[in-house]
Amino acid sequence: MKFEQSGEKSDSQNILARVAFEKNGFAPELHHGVPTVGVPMTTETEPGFHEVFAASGPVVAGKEGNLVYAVDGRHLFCSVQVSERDVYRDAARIAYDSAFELATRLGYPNILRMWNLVGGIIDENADGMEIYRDFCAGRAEAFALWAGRILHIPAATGIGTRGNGVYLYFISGRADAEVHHLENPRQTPAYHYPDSYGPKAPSFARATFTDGILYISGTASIIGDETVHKGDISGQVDVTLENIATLISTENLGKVRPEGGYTLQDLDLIKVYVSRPEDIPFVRSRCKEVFSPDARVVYLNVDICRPDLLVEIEAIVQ
Ligand SMILES: C=C(O[C@@H]1C=C(C(=O)O)C=C[C@H]1O)C(=O)O
Repeated sequence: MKFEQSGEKSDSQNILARVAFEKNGFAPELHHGVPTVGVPMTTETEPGFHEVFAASGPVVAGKEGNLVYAVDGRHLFCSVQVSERDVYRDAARIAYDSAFELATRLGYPNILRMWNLVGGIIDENADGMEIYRDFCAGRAEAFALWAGRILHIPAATGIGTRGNGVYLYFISGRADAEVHHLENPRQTPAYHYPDSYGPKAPSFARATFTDGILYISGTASIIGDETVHKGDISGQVDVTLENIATLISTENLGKVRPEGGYTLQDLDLIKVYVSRPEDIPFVRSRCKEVFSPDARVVYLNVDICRPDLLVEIEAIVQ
């Protein structure tokens, strides 16, 4: 599995799936036989881009109900959209339930990385519950239903969009793939967050390491389970970067990667989510100082899963 980002569509044969980051978004579909989903994440002034998941072998793509997917013998890509609604819990559970059913039936029960793009993430649903909490409840119920058959809880991102409804996509691997899910010693595992953050804790690991690729979950200015440096973008960027540095350090990643850990200079395909547009220039200049000049970095102005979080960063090392 390899990832690429580009400003244009490349119509290569070896594509497992494509995610178009754009202004409006569209439900997953097969586009010239390639699963393609459009996520409403950019603004008028930001250029859109595509993220391409390269295939490791001959691709078979399909559509089942709302699910659009492709397999290549080693990986499954699957995407589903949940349209805007009053309450998301049941629809989120059903979307994940059907995706997990497909993943296990096709023989790819090892979820490696998930993205959950949640419109109105910090707004209230019709019952007065924050939509992120509402969504997390349904997702947690699906993981509980599939415990033991869906093998682990993987690295993930749960972030706002500039549109409505929820866009989900994930990649998963074969049952026998060697997969390590990592936690961060500075942070409470998200699946153990107390219920003050919602009726069911978020279902994700801090990172997944498999097949020489490290997927780093969306990471923010959280120590233990608490947001730190509220209202202070500079403090939040520093803690976010320190959290990632610790997560990928030899002391942590070295437990599962014999060659040891990484540093921030190794990150690539970095997504920097910034909730206040006026903070973007500052965040951009800090990131320039710490990331490699060769790293591909995009900045997206969207809400983050807690109203007090100003910045969040995800990345891949491959
Ligand atoms: C920032 C956090 O969580 C965010 C929400 C996630 C989710 O719900 O899938 C995953 C990672 C982050 O995007 C956090 O809790 O540290």
